[in-house]
Amino acid sequence: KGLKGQGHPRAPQISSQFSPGERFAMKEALKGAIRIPTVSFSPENVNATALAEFGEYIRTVFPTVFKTSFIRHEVIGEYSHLLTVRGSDPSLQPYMLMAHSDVVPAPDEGWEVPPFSGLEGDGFIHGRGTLDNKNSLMAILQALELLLNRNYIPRRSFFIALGHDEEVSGQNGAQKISALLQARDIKLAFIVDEGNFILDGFIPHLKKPFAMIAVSEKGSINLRLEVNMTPGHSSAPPKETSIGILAAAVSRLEQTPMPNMFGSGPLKMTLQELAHEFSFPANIILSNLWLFGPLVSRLMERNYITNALVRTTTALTMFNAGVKVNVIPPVAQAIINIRIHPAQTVQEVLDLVKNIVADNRVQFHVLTAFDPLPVSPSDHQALGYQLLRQTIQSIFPEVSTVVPGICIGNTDSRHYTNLTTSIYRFNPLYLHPQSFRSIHGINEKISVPAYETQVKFIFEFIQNADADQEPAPHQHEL
Ligand SMILES: CCCCCCCC/C=C\CCCCCCCC(=O)N[C@@H](Cc1ccccc1)C(=O)O
Ligand SMILES: [Zn+2]
Ligand SMILES: [Zn+2]
Repeated sequence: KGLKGQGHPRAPQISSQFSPGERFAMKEALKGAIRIPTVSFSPENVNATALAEFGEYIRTVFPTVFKTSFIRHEVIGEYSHLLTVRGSDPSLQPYMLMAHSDVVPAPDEGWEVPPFSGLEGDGFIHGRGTLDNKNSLMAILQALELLLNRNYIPRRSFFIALGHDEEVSGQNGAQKISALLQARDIKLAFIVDEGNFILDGFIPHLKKPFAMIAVSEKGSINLRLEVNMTPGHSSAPPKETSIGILAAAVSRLEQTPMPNMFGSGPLKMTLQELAHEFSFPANIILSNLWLFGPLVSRLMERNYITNALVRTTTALTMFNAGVKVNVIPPVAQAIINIRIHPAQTVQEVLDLVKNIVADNRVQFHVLTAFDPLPVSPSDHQALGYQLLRQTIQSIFPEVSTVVPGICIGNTDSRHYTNLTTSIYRFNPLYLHPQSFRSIHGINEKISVPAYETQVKFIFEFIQNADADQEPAPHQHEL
């Protein structure tokens, strides 16, 4: 179905005003979810007990969702959940909302409150998963529960896919759900997953927040570098050891940035659509990238977050060598986590890495790799993008600019390219540089009003997806 139609209002029919009792219950439900330590360490090492408890928990706090006759619930890969919400109009193509229940580890050190306490203080709910990504999971189910309690019957069918191993590849959750839906011949109008946010304070001189919907995500390579040498007595060391050779190799990688790819990929589109938010002369500079591109690209390189948008990044994340204080080590290993710019491929980046290392004593083992994800449409006919934009403008009227961008991290949505060409990664939350650092870091927290707004966003989004769409007005005409 296209974006044009008649007979149904564009505005949500059911107002997203929640009672004090409902608002209390929704924050308590999120706190309970944070207290279940669903930590993923590796694909083989997830907290099965916690994941099973989490499955019971969502059934308890969202009873209507799990007993409604037009909603089918399936458990996939033991701990992931797929909900099929059958809409009343089978002619409308279904869509899918996504989130994940697992979290990265959080040792207590450095946290203001224990990371799995779900404590409320200063208007915030604290804990691992409050931003990544139990907030989304709980908000999706909460919004649906509230709609069902108001006797809402969706017109457009939709799926809710809740992975349990996103933080360690998604191979047992999202990948299996994707295969199941493919076997059922499902094609989706679009997908909405975690990813980018309403960004505030990331760009110097840009005082106003703007929403960035990720229409692609970077590719990735996890690469193991290994050097093997003959072991021996440390009292008569050789000129070079496996540790020294490997350390020099990884240091060369760290000191040699991958090429700046500014000008290729969706970033140019992002900056051009953002240009009018800046005052003179930045607005002119960003509107004339054909002339000022080199200047903007150099400025972006200076900051470590915007740098990640202009090039492939190489992060040295693990290093292991040595067996005893007086033994020349036989083997040294390092892991490099590479995030590939949308204009490059796995093979191109591997070739560059080998050229930079330029030492045939270093062996390369690709552990995992995938290319950057295709760019989803963001034009006026792109249903998912326009529904997100429309809902952002309704829930966050102070946010005047919505732009397409790329996600520098990876999401479970990459496993669903077989079902749709329209994948959008967006969390309806404000993100500041400090809260960005808390994701996978310490003191992750969400404000109670921000969580309520996230629920409200999904509550309206589901209704907006059911309304016939008029062609979206051009952004600058609003
Ligand atoms: C000009 C505009 C400036 C824009 C600044 C951009 C600010 C960045 C905003 C948000 C980025 C947050 C990314 C969060 C999503 C990442 C989800 C995640 O943690 N994914 C893991 C999962 C993974 C994937 C594959 C294997 C293992 C784990 C990850 O990417 O590591
Ligand atoms: Zn996540
Ligand atoms: Zn994460």
